[in-house]
Amino acid sequence: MSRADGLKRRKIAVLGSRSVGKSSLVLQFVENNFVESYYPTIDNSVSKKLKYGGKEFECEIIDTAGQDEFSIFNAKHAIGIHGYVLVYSIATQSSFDMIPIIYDKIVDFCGVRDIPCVIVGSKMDLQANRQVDAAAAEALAQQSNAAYIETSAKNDVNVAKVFELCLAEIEKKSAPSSPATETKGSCSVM
Ligand SMILES: Nc1nc2c(ncn2[C@@H]2O[C@H](COP(=O)(O)OP(=O)(O)OP(=O)(O)O)[C@@H](O)[C@H]2O)c(=O)[nH]1
Repeated sequence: MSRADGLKRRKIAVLGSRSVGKSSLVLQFVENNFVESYYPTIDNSVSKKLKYGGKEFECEIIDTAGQDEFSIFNAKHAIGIHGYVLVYSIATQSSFDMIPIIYDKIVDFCGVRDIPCVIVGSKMDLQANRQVDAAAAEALAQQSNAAYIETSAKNDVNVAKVFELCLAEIEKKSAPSSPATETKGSCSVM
């Protein structure tokens, strides 16, 4: 979607288990700030301009409340969303186990096989507490045809890269020959 000012708008939803650092990732990206204290999120939306591939995009980022396996998938997290950032913490195996569950819920809801998606291993500064091998996450990303990266919102490592990768996935999968451009069911991955 383009606007009169020439900016392309892209809507990105950030999903994952509770307390994996979704809000911290978004806060670091948008405001260059990190807070140690934990405040559970109720859905929140922020915007930031980002240059990618020589074009300027206005990214609307939906920071969601944490999900668990019993959460019912919220239509707000699919309709009009162009791409997904799925976050787990490298220090919490159960948060990694949630990633394929969330991915499958998105695929089921949207009715498309291949969604623009980045799998993010957060809190990479907590190496001493690592429970999830990078190799396992890479394998999952390959299976899901998603991009993969590890980040630290605390130390501002690879934070902007997450959103650049997401834009890259969105642009790649919105190429005319891509099956992800199909509109099926109640939402479209554009
Ligand atoms: N060490 C470390 N701690 C982090 C990092 N990112 C977030 N945290 C901490 O993890 C806790 C949870 O962070 P949030 O950003 O609130 O997590 P969330 O996923 O938005 O949580 P919900 O709103 O419950 O879904 C906070 O105490 C953060 O300070 C990181 O990169 N490194």
